[in-house]
Amino acid sequence: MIIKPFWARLAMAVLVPMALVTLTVIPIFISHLEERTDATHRSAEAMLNSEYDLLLSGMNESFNQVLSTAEYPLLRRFLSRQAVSQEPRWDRASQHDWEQLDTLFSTLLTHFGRYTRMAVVDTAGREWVATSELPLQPRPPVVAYDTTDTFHKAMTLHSRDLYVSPPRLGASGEQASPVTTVIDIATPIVDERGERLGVLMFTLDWSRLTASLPHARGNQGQALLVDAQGQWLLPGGDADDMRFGQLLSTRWPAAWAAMVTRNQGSMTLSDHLLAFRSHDLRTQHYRSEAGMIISDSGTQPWHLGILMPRPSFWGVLLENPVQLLAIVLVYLLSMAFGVFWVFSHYRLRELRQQALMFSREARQYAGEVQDLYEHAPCGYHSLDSEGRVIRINRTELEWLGYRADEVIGKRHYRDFVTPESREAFDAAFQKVLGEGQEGGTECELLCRDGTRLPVAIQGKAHVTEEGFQYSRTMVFDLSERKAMEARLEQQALTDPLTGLGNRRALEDQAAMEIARAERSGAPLSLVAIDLDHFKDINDTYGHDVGDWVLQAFAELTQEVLRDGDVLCRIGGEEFTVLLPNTSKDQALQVAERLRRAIAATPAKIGQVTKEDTVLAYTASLGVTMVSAGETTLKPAIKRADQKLYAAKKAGRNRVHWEEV
Ligand SMILES: Nc1nc2c(ncn2[C@@H]2O[C@H](COP(=O)(O)OP(=O)(O)OP(=O)(O)O)[C@@H](O)[C@H]2O)c(=O)[nH]1
Repeated sequence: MIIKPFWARLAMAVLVPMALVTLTVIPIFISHLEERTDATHRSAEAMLNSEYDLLLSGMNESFNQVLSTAEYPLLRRFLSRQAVSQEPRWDRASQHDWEQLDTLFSTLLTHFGRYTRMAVVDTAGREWVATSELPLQPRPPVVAYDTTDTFHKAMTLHSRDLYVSPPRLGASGEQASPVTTVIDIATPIVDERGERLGVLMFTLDWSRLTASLPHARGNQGQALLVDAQGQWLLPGGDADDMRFGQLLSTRWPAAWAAMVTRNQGSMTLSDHLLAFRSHDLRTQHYRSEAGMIISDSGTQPWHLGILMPRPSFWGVLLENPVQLLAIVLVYLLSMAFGVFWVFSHYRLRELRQQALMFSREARQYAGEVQDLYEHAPCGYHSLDSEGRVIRINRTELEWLGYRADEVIGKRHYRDFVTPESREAFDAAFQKVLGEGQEGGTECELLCRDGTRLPVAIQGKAHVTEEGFQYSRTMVFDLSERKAMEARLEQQALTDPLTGLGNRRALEDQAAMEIARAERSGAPLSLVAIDLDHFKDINDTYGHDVGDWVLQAFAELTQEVLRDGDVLCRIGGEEFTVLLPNTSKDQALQVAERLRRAIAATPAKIGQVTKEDTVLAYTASLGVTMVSAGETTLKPAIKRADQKLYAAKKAGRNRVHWEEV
């Protein structure tokens, strides 16, 4: 299966911080756990010492109670009296002592509280006084006691010696739990001479004594007490607890193994910590008033221990909700950080790609703008405040015929402007530098090959806080526009049928010729020409033939006239010839020469008729002078027209002169 990079990265980003947090937290917890374990060890040891002292003081108290009771004079007296007879003496004095003893023991039983039975046995093993929480036989019972182990052992002891039996199961005297654990404590009763008079036996309710170890139970820990064989000496508890007499090795083999090899110490079990120490009752006489303490061999020493639950990792982790919450928060934060990192990484990559795309587009756009700048259909240039070229596009360089390196930073733009238009350029540039920040003009550029290029220049200033930086100028090539204007001007002055100048052209030419004649004083003559019966030609041959005749006339007249003479068509079949530097006679000669030529040269009329391809025609002419002081041709034309009509009237095909 292919894992998509995003999910793989997300998984890594979550797992790595979690692993790091775990690596950081675990050593802290391990050290915390070790501290807690040490503290538990110390606590177990402290608790063990406390339990030990409690047990010891409880035992000592019992020992001292037995020893002090054994020394009561009443008791000695009673037993002394019994000792002298083979049979029990039950005289009046004995009866009285016995009753006092019975009362005394009943009081002691109630007062001491921890005993289930107190018995006085004579040397023959007869029990004389027995006080018990159990129902007794009718008194005096005089029960034979010589078969019991405790009696025999106690009888071998000296005064103030004690025999302590191992804990055993015995009657408790309580209806709720009739069986309990008990210990027999026995000491010999000795008279002043040191003769043994009997044995005093107290049966200690062992469960009641060990119940004084309450804080060794419950959640804090569990008390252990076993004999030298490992048999459980404490009363049983819950179903899970050890039962009296059960072997410790069956439940805690490792603990038992440690306890038999060392007198005192501590150890770690699978889920518990154990502090233990051993105690031999036989050495306890050092702490009590007893002379010697004996017990059954093989049962001593006892082993006392405290089992505490071993602190566990999860226990330490879960015990403090705030700490647990903090750890969960750290994990969540680390995960959130990882997730945030992944998303921000992808967002950053996206932004970087976008930026890359924008930069590529910007470069492309800049390239296009540069290309547009360089190859625009108009010129672009920038000038500094002194008019020096600091930038110029290729179009304008091509117009001028220079390379960029010959111009940029080296030439002033006005150098490329013709002297005639330089003034206009300078004025426009000053406007750009001025407050208006823009200016324009039409001027002519002087190209490298000497040609002149009419252009329109429109400039704007680029101004910042520091003032004028450079100009940005567009230059438009006007040559085509100028040519077009010239063509239109030409068309406006030309008769389209004959190609001759029209009335406006005549007026323009006349203005110049009148001025020149004025200046030079040379004569200026005018001839008005009108074709004869032209209407008949149109009517007879059609309008097209009329046009051909007009064209033939124009062609012929131009051939006859000299260069400098101005022939114009000013009406339908009316023409005017301006003859500069021509006197009256010369003008009459020209007019006559024209009349003859027209009459002698029929117009070619193409294939209108098969036979006649030419058509003869004539013209009438009126001649006059443009007199000095006349600023327009109007008076002269009027005079020439009058003579023209006169010639028409006189029969046509003739030249008439009109005197000024
Ligand atoms: N074919 C042609 N005919 C033209 C043109 N311009 C004017 N005309 C004609 O020229 C004729 C002039 O006629 P008129 O003014 O009566 O004079 P005419 O017939 O020449 O008579 P006279 O001048 O008295 O000899 C008219 O019929 C116009 O239509 C033109 O451009 N082409």
